[in-house]
Amino acid sequence: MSVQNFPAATIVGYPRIGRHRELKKAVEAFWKGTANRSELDAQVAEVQKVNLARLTELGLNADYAIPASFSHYDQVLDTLRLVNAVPSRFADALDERGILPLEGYFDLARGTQDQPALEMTKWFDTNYHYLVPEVGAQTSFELNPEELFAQLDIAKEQGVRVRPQIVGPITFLALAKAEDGTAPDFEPLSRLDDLLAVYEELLTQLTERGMQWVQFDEPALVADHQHIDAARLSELVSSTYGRLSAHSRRPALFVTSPYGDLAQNLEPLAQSGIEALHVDSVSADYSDRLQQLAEQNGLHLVVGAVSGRNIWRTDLRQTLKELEGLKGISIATSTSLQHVPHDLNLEESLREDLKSWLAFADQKVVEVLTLARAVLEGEDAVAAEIATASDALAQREKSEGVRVQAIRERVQEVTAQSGAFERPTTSERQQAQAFLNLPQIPTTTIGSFPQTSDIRKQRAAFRAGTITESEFDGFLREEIASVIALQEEIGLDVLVHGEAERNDMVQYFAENFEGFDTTVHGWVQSYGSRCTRPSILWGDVKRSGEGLEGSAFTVPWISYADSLTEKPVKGMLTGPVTILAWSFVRDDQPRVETAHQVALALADEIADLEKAGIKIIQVDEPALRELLPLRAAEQPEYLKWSVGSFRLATSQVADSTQIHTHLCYSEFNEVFEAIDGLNADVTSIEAARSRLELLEDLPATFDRGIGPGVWDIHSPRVPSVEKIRSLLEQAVDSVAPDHLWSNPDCGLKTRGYEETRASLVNLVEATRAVREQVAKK
Ligand code: MET
Ligand SMILES: [Zn+2]
Repeated sequence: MSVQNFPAATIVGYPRIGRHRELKKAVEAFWKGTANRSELDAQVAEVQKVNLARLTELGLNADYAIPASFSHYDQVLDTLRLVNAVPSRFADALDERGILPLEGYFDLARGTQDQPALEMTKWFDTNYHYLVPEVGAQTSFELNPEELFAQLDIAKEQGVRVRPQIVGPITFLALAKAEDGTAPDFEPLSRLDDLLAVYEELLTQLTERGMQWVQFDEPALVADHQHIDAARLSELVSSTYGRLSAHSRRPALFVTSPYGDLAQNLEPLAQSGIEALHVDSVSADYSDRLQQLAEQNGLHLVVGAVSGRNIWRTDLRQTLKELEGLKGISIATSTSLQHVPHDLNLEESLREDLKSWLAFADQKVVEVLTLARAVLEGEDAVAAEIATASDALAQREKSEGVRVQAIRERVQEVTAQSGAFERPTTSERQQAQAFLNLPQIPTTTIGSFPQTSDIRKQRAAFRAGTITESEFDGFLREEIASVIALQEEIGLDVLVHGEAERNDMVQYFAENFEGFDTTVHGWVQSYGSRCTRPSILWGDVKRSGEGLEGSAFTVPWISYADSLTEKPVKGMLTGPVTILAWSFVRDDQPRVETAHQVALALADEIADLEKAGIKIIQVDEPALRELLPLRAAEQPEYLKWSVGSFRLATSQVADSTQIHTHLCYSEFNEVFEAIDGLNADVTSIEAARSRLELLEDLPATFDRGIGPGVWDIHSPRVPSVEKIRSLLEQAVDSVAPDHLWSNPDCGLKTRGYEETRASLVNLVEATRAVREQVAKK
């Protein structure tokens, strides 16, 4: 095999949603039936072409410098489709050739009338969600390269030689779950040999198409896995990449390891026979090991030195210092750029000084190119770029609001007080909360009600200035009144105001806190067609308004809702960890300091809610699990500060105030201890998609309310009374009826009113039935 040189500059992956979220619009129109397949194909081809043109124009124009990283929905699902590993419950999604077509691909992602979607969970420690493959002893693997080849063809038409990018075989199986009905000790990784045969076939076919390089992403190698022994994983690395390298007809192999440190897998991977290795030198400190890798014969080192995860401008001088003496290496991003928005230049209204501290995907591509040039030609060749970066970062350090002495002093004072993180025991609180008079298995929702197109239109009109603030206010009040009326009619026990005033559960807080800025086009894919616009947390945080405590902003809406009903209305806040996890957070101080500032601002809001007579307050922490470090050794410290911030926000309330929290999107089994540590009175948790499996791991000591979601709101299906009933009956087996709550597994903002009403009616009916059943026992 003759190896064409690896490009000096590259990226691990690029955003695929399109500069103006064209992908979202295209697939959603296809799902709705307002666009047909050929319209969809044309639109997604256009997104790919625009991206290729942009990357080439930025200077990423060497052969194989651009990965074929487009995806219609998710890269793990793409790989599932590539190897046709369709779970048997989705046999209907296959076409007459027995192959998964695009329509079937969407069925797995979104569920059908008969089958819930594949489970969705966090992609490593990011806010991106992948679909979990289900692999069993009988799962057949067969190469289906249609979509991959289509991408290569689109690039070829543009005259660009892209490099195929595929989730590596180890990561694919490490992230899979055992298909239902397999033996209890079955592990997806036991199918590795069968899967590798398909990867070999792929290598052959890529060679036939003249491909010189292929990229396999193996982030699973930087994490510890609960069910996979570390030594065994290292052996699998050797054998897998030894085998693929030994394949006779193949392109050169480029393996990436984003999100962390390869640790014990570094040696086996570097020695396996692959031609190029990417390491993430932003999340991990490789220091001296880089020199060794750079000198290893036959292995080309690709250093991921520009963060693919944050939006801060790279300190070029500092980075070059770390790369000093490394010869013949390539420069890359640390991870795919799918975690950052497309282009800072789209932000026309962002403050110029803040802008000068930032780099989005396109700016990071330029940083990679600049660093690569410095490696090749010496630092002098990019002296001007280095100086500009250093100046901007020096400005940032002394800019107003970045460090506010009074905020810092207050945080120090409060956190030093004994009891700042403590509440009385749960039994005292349970007694004090008895006045709420809730029935057994109370019904509630998670907070948001459907964000109708009407709400979005009114918000847009308000932003554009075509309606006044008081008109918008009036509209929101009507909306709240109708949400309250609907919940009363359905017969829910604990009501919510519906969150119509919030565009997004984090951005809304960012807009009401100092130290944050928001973007207009800074969209990042969360999953499938869902995108979020993370706010930028750049300075010290407090509530906006006079003084150190600032002023209340959720209280007017929640107390208005409260005034309309006799039933309790839950106040709704986003927790400190989630605000951090879903924003781009300053990188100039430890996260715990930032988290404490946010927690204190939330504590101020909670105090104001209590003063306004709100008896139940929910502090959502859906991202609690997301920031959990990938290596077990680093987890306790994280859990300490994250749980601590939640407690700092929620501990100063009266015993009689019931604190709820809500967690979703993740496997929480591993962090039950931390969930207990949050010390909330009630926890609602996503469980419907994973069929309540998590309750089996609930520790017997968990003396708190728990609401396992009994309606999977990510799927467009209305759950039947029988289905909800059976989930609740299952739940009563592991949870005392006095602790059980009945609720959907997340907010309803993405759902429509028709399905919401139907589902909640079923939820209330099913709960009443189980309640009666329990009472008879
Ligand atoms: C992603 S968790 C969402 C919680 C929020 N209260 C909502 O209902 O939308
Ligand atoms: Zn949720």
